[in-house]
Amino acid sequence: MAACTVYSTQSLSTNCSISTPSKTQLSFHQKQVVFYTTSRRNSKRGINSGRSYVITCAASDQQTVVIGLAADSGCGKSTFMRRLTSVFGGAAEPPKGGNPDSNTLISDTTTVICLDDYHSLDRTGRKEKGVTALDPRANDFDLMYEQVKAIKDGIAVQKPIYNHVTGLLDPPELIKPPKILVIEGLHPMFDSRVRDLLDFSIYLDISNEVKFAWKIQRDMAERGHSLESIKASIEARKPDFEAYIDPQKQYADAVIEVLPTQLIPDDNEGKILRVRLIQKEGVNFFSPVYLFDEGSTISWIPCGRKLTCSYPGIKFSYGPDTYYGNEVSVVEMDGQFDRLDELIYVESHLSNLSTKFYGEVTQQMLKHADFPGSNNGTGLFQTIVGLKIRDLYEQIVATRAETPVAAKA
Ligand SMILES: Nc1ncnc2c1ncn2[C@@H]1O[C@H](COP(=O)(O)OP(=O)(O)OP(=O)(O)O)[C@@H](O)[C@H]1O
Ligand SMILES: O=C(CO)[C@H](O)[C@H](O)COP(=O)(O)O
Repeated sequence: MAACTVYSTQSLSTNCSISTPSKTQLSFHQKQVVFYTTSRRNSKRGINSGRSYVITCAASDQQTVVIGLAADSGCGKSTFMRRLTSVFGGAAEPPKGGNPDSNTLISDTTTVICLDDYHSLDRTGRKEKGVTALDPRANDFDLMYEQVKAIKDGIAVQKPIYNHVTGLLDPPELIKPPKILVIEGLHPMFDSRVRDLLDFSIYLDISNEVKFAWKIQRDMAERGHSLESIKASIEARKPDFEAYIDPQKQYADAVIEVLPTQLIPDDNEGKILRVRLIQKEGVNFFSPVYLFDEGSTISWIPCGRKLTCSYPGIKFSYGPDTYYGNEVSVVEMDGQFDRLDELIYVESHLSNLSTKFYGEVTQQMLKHADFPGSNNGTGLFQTIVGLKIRDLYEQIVATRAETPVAAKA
């Protein structure tokens, strides 16, 4: 993109740097502009009128915090996003007056963009080339990187829209830098340049058995697909899922792994879930949640006088582990709650939750009792990760406030 030329008589702001222009430095995304100055104050600083300079300014004092959420389609990303947005308060809505098929959701604090918008091939194009949407060749990672970087630097972008209704690429929409940008979709951690922009990353790892059960529930009941077509679509995606999507979990700071229960031998109904929250150690601004005693290995059955459990009950586990060569802490919940208000008993035994008041996890869960997974570990751990992201954001902002921007000019 071409650099813009600015004619101004204003003095330079202190959080801008100035250098002799060179063509390679001119980049709109870095907010570098050619600047002609006539200001006296600038002349005193050695900046002469009539000559051109390159000015690099931080677009705002507040840099956007970027969160990545990766998962296959139909694995609960939208549900997770609704829980996360709710932690910050306020409703998330598509951009006002924009494309009704926009995939973007904006709230006061967060903007969630769907990485499907970076499909470089539309539905017909993919069919012609014989590639799935999961294949990197069907996605524009250069543009994804440029635009996420620009937003992180405080610069608005015109982001493309992939229209899931028509299967076409629609005209772009304006995305302004929010406090928190969530990039959700198939590939937030695939490209190392994009990955490096993430302040925190999450992978929703839904086992094949559970994914199948959820897909049937949604695509048969809500979308009128046949059982055979659902099976065929899952099978067709599998090779690319395993090649390009699944490997991203090794980079995630938190993984929510969803497996069939171990409380019922040979269960094949897929209704009771064993959910593991795998938390990487040593991540900036993130201290893993633990049960009872940090670093110990613990198994806990909370059912009894304080927690009502029907068959097959509930079992929690906690302990240190390694995951793709990284040290992690894992909290696990197998089973489901009968009474959500009793969750406070479990909450009171978990530490490092980053809640703002006693019972906040329970309150959030009760608020969204109708969301899928509210009676099991998926809802519980999604809520906890939402609170950890709020905490991470607040820590990053506080750290920046303590570090004054150095005047570079
Ligand atoms: N925790 C859960 N427990 C049970 N079912 C769930 C859970 N999360 C999601 N589902 C089921 O999976 C479906 C898809 O969920 P959701 O829309 O959140 O996923 P998604 O990843 O955003 O999907 P897509 O990418 O296809 O839009 C839901 O309609 C629901 O049937
Ligand atoms: O894996 C997906 C991510 O959501 C979709 O299948 C992909 O975006 C293609 O979308 P559509 O099926 O609407 O053409």
